[in-house]
Amino acid sequence: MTLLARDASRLADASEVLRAEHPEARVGLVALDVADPVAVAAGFARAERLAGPVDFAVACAGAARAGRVEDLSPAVFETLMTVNYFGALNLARPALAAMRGRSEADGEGPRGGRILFVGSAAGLMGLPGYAAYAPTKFALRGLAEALRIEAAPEGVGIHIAHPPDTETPQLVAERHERPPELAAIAGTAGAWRADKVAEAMLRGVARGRFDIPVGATAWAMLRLAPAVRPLVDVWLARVAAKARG
Ligand SMILES: CCCCCCCCCCCCCCC[C@@H](O)[C@@H](N)CO
Repeated sequence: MTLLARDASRLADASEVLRAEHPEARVGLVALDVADPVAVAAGFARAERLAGPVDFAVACAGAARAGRVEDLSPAVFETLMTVNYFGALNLARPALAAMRGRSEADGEGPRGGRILFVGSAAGLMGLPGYAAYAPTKFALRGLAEALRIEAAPEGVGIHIAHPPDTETPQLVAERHERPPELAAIAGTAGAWRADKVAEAMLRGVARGRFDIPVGATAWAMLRLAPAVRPLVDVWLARVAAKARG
């Protein structure tokens, strides 16, 4: 396994945790910024040199900010798109190129590899207070849908997970800036432990699912909400109005 992230000391910490739980694991570390396509391509190549062909790439780098449109600067909109959308694209391109090449060389079916995009339940429905964040995850889903069809004949499986709030330091920070309407709406879904989210995502990949909703709320947002959208909109507006007081 090779971990790619910006902060070298946090990478080292993550590797310690992994080695403590799985002493047999070989963990490679590459410090880079996912916003830099050249660095990510070089990092991906380095990962393949360190550990052999990558058969599973997970685009999970993400940033979140909450706030109403008028309270967030244009720079916040741009940063979130850079990290959440372009960061994932920057990993997917070299991953796809490497996996596609292998698939052709093998001359077999779905043997190239798999790419998992970590989206969000907020990428399934625009919620007040997520005007900067939600579009980045909607964009990711558009990318995943397009790639799914492009990559299938080349033996590369594409997946996108839609987790709810997940207990991480990022969520702690984000909760402080949520406007009341977002706090009320997101509060109805609760937060999951990170390890449970990871298990659910890996289960979805193992089952070959394209869309992987994590939990009942994300499932309802994906499968049910489109059929009853006018009712959902009434409910959202009511919860938001009550929260704003
Ligand atoms: C029938 C459909 C019901 C719709 C209910 C809508 C409830 C929405 C609550 C889910 C919000 C979760 C958003 C997840 C955000 C994370 O990605 C974010 N916190 C990242 O840190």
